[in-house]
Amino acid sequence: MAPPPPVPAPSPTPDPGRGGVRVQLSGLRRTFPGGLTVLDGMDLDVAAGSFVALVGPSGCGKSTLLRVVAGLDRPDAGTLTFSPPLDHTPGARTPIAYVFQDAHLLPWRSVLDNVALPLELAGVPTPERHASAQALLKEVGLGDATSRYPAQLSGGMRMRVSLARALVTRPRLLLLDEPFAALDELTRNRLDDQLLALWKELGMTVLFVTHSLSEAAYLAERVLVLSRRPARVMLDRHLVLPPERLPALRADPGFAREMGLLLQALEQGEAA
Ligand SMILES: Nc1ncnc2c1ncn2[C@@H]1O[C@H](COP(=O)(O)OP(=O)(O)OP(=O)(O)O)[C@@H](O)[C@H]1O
Repeated sequence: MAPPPPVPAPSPTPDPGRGGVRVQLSGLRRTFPGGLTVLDGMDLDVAAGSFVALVGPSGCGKSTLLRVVAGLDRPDAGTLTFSPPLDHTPGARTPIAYVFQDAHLLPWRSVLDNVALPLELAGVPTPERHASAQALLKEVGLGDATSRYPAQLSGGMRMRVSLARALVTRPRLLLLDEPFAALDELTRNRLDDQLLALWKELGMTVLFVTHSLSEAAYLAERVLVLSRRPARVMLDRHLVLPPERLPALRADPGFAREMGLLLQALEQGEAA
């Protein structure tokens, strides 16, 4: 008798906590009351799970762009599409998280309870939300600081709490608006590395606004250099750099070449 056919190995179950969303903007326009047009015909296609940095002159509309993508502001024209569509049903994975330059922590809540807040608002029971918050805090190097209060933390620690709070719900899209700009360079570099590690682990799409070209080149796979207002894309650069970003990269000639290209486009965008 012929032996029974081999049982096929089960295909790996996709991790529901991983993965990003594709973001497409088409013809986006935002004019503020009084007639100031900040975005005018902005087109952009951001691949799911990619890490994209946005740089551009002060006031060109980077924060406006993030706010529109986050749904905190409405465009006057154009379309914004997410694929797969965002799921806003209660209990579903939170689609979008936003990290600002200011950590915006609640001073009367402990570090653990600050990070657990989005889960509390989603109705997650205390033991589960504390376990998730504790795990994230450990990943950002604050596993020992869970019972402290925001006033007892340094600026870098506060930003790590803010980052942990943004990621505790495993968002599909993470928007960061100059999150580490107020920190000293070494702390910023360390936080950049932690952000990269979390991105690799969770696979969400990241849109990162920064004024630092070196931070943009170190973190991102793709950098968009915007012109002054109304923002146009001066350069859409898929960086030719190794996917593994290690501190030694900052001294690499390839890194300097990318920085040069970004700087040139930024200067052209300022003058445009
Ligand atoms: N709600 C608003 N009402 C009116 N004008 C606004 C509003 N929000 C932003 N602006 C103006 O729109 C322009 C773009 O602002 P935005 O914050 O998007 O720029 P940005 O590129 O993020 O700037 P920066 O790099 O300095 O943070 C600025 O001139 C700003 O003053």
